[in-house]
Amino acid sequence: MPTAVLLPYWVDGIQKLKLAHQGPEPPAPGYLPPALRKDRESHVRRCLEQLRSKEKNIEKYIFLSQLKHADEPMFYRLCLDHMSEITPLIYTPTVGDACLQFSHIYRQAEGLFISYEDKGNIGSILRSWSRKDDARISVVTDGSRILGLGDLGINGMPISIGKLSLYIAGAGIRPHSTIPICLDLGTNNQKNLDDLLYLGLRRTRVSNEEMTEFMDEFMTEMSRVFPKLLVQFEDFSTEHAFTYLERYRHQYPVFNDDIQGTGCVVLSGFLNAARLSSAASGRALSDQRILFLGAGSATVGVATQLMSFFTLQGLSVEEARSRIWMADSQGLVYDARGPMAEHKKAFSRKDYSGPPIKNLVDIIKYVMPTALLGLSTTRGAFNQEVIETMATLNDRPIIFSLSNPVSLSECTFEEALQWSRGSVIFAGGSPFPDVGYGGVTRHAGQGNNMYVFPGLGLGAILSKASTVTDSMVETASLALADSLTAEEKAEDRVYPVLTRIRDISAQIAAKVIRTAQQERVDQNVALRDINDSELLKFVEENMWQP
Ligand SMILES: NC(=O)C1=CN([C@@H]2O[C@H](COP(=O)(O)OP(=O)(O)OC[C@H]3O[C@@H](n4cnc5c(N)ncnc54)[C@H](OP(=O)(O)O)[C@@H]3O)[C@@H](O)[C@H]2O)C=CC1
Ligand SMILES: CC(=O)C(=O)O
Ligand SMILES: [Mg+2]
Repeated sequence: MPTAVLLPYWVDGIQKLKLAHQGPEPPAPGYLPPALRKDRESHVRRCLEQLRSKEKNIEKYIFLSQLKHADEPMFYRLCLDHMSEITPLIYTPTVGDACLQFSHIYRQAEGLFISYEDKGNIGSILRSWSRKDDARISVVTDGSRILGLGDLGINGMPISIGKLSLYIAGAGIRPHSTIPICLDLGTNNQKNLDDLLYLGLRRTRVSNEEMTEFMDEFMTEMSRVFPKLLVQFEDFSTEHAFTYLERYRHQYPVFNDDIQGTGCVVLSGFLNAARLSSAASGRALSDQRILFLGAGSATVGVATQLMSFFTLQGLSVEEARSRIWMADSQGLVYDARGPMAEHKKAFSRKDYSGPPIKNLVDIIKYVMPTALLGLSTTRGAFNQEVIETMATLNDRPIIFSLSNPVSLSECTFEEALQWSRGSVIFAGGSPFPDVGYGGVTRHAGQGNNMYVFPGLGLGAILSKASTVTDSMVETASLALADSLTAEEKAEDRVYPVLTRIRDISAQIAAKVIRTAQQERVDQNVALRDINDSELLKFVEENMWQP
């Protein structure tokens, strides 16, 4: 079966991409073995068998990458039909290993690499992309904070590729509308610099001023070359994540997945978890006390989203803020502790001025949280004592271990269940297997922004939104929270089952479009005149099917 692929070629030393067909032009039946000419279904089984024959997940990742290049519809067919099996292989946790090993397992061109040496010439690199008119969504990373793995430099490219595969599988974005981009602004990771096979620039990261000049040129050229493009910033280091979101969000359709996407997905899971915990304690939602371990970009994104939600419920900004505490690598974050990074200041406590509280159990005893959310990149931070303390304070403690990949999660689902004697309401950033406890199968929710960015992106693209507003992000969160079925609620789930992602993305997209209309950032004004069921149908009909 022929497939369109992008092949690299070079003009005057500049890499360009051309659309080529892999394999013969149709019909050319002679190129296909007889059984395959009539029966494509058996080939699904063949591909699955080959996939499952690989022992290591990284081998499965490589197999799937090559399948995507050779036979894209088959790759997405597998993704859709075997979502729970494939997602952890193309996304977290395996994508973490793929990033760590990218320069060693690299086989073929995919996506665009734009390096600091291209400064002054970024437009011509972008114009070399052969499907300019089709471009609708790009995931852009600079590789500086890949998952919790730190600065991986150009090895961060698989994150952009993996996120876009989920846009395609999860929301039916057309494959040729996506552009994975990795910016190479150097790396401060000595391991990369010492690695003879490292594929990026062999230099340390450029200064902030140099980076901002580069980013300004990049964003200007992106909007010129791809006027219909939505940009998702991914895995930029903390300060840059905030800086560039703020710098461009009012000018271009752009959002930051780690700040806004994570805020959106965690608010959603938290609302469902709070409903379950209040069934046991009778505690009102507005009386929840939330402690974060980690005070970086993801935590601030979630805290901001929670605050905004609490104010919609009638709390004042100060009352909403008072429900939130943060602890970082130095312990409880509070003003009297001394100077701190700008992004922490809004949530730094003003009502404590004693000596630093560094130990997490001591912080818990001081804060008395109902919910403990981990975005700290610290495996084992939620140890037995931490979870037992949470379980002593709460009939049903909410514990979300959200750091990625699994090797960095604060605790596993099984640990949380055992140490809380089954009372925990749990979500992880990466997938955790079901656990049998007390004769019942318990399911871990996956509190990962992959539940929302496909639908949010699809809604922004179909409404032709000129910017992505806070209300559009909040709408996506509430739509996800509302999407649980009666059966999922009965099973204590805080997120829907992953196999429903397409339905969920359609619902999220339709609601995001309505919000874009209310905020008058939609440029596809024809959609204003159709009713809700017609809008949902329009969204579903626009989803690409493999
Ligand atoms: N589930 C999901 O959807 C998402 C998960 N994540 C995950 O969240 C994690 C954090 O991401 P992000 O916020 O962007 O990263 P940042 O680098 O911005 O923040 C990391 C935070 O963790 C803190 N930290 C590090 N070590 C410890 C420790 N031992 N004890 C307490 N705090 C510690 C740091 O403290 P300090 O400030 O003192 O340095 C910092 O505040 C990553 O693993 C990432 O993969 C991110 C986005 C989405
Ligand atoms: C999920 C995600 O975006 C992260 O871990 O960075
Ligand atoms: Mg991320």
